Formats: sequence, C-alpha cells, structure tokens
Amino acid sequence: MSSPRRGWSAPPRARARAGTWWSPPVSDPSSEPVQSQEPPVLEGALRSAAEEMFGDRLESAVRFVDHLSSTGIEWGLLGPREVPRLWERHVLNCAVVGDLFAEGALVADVGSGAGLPGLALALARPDSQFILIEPLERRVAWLDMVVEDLGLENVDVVRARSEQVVGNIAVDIVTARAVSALKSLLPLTVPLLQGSGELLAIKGRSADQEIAAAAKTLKRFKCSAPEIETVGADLLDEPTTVVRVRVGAGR
Ligand SMILES: C[S@@+](CC[C@H](N)C(=O)[O-])C[C@H]1O[C@@H](n2cnc3c(N)ncnc32)[C@H](O)[C@@H]1O
Repeated sequence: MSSPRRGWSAPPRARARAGTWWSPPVSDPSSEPVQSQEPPVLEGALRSAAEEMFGDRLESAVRFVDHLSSTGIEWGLLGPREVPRLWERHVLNCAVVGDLFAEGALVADVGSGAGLPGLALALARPDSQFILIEPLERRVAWLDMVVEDLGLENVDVVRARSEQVVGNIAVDIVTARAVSALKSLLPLTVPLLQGSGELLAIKGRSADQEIAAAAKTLKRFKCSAPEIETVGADLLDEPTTVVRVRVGAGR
C-alpha cells in the first residue's frame, strides 16, 4: 500500500458552526432536545476486544462512545436505542474493517454520519490517514467537535457530497456503511479511487443480492468481481460483512 499519493494535500477541514460544545447548531430547525444516555459499560469480552482493537488509544475510543451516547443523541445523530449496543454493533464492528487494508493507507469514508466507520477506523489505525466526507451541516459540526476533542491528527472532515469532491481527492481505500445499496454506492465511491484502489462497503445479509443487482454498474466502473469478506470473527459474536471491490492495479 502506498503512502498518501504524491501531490495530494489535505482539504481544508470543514469548520464546526456550533456555538458551543454541548448544543447543536442553532440554525438547524429540526433540532429537538433528546436526553443523552449513560454510555454502555465496557467489560468482559467486549473490553478485551476493544483493548486489542485500540491498544493505547482505548481511552480515546471510550471518549468517542461517550460522545455518541451524549452529544450524538442530543444532536440527533443516532437514536437512543442504539446506546446499549454502541460498542459491539457500531464502534468495534466498524473498527475491525481496519484489518482489510495495509499500513499507511489514505482512506475516504463516504457518508460518515456519526463517524462510522471513519472515526472508529481512525482510532484503530493511527498509521493511516482518513478523510470523512459528509454533506450535512450538523453531522459535520459534530464530527469536527469530536475530532478536536479526541485530538485526532489523522482525520480531516470535509463537508460535501462525495460527487462534489471527485477530482480533488484520490485515495487508496473508500469505506462506507449504510449510505446506499451497492449499485448506487459505486458511482459515489469508485471515482474517489481515481483508477486504482478498493471500496470496502460494510453490508449486512443483503450483500449477495446487492452484488447481483450491481452487475452492470460494476462493469461500467471497471471493477473486479466483488469479494465478500468477514472480519472480526475472533473478537465479536457478530462479525462484520464487507463487500470488497477493487479497481485498477489491485484488480
Ligand atoms: C444512514 S447514514 C449512515 C451514517 C454512518 N455511515 C453510519 O453507518 O452510521 C447515511 C449518511 O450518508 C450521507 N450521505 C448521503 N449521500 C451522500 C453523498 N452523496 N455523499 C456523501 N455522504 C452522503 C448522509 O448525509 C448520512 O450522514
């Protein structure tokens, strides 16, 4: 895996517009006060998995989960019902995808939302560089706040739809979770590879059907036959399913 490509420079970080650290941007009319929740307790097998995943960044990962269960809920980025399963179904489930790319990768996470998988990966893989691409103002403000609070040096947040940054960003890996079905995800992600690299799309049980439905689009974008990878089986009760699509030299 190459290090960040020659000539690439980090895009300017989208700036948080929130006036404070504890309230959503006041301009957002849809903001409703929702109670934050106690973060889930990290113990037993999950704690061991988190220690293995995050090493000496475990404290920062705990702080990320604290944010998800407090400001993440208050700002409406995720539902309160997700809180009890934040570690297993969200943070660890995303972090294990870091097993699929080599050291020093430049990674774009399209549609990061509450930093999933982008921030979980940035914590698990400090050797690599991450660009989180997210169009919605409130989500970008929250991501900027969390990146700053965690002191993450390997993350840039860009407020844009991925289509708007094609030509400005060239990465080795694109990740995405819950953005759209593979057929419509390919046009949003493959152009960011600029001819060479891999899309790692976190998928559920629909992976096979999505691949079948995307056959023509895969051809149009000159992609390899997708592979379905399972990661985290040694750490998690429910491992993560990833659809891996290669283009260019990696095909
Ligand atoms: C359902 S959320 C998933 C968020 C996060 N990836 C997760 O798994 O929790 C989908 C996200 O994709 C973003 N999104 C939708 N279309 C996009 C596009 N064309 N480019 C970048 N992000 C997009 C939305 O703003 C939203 O934050």
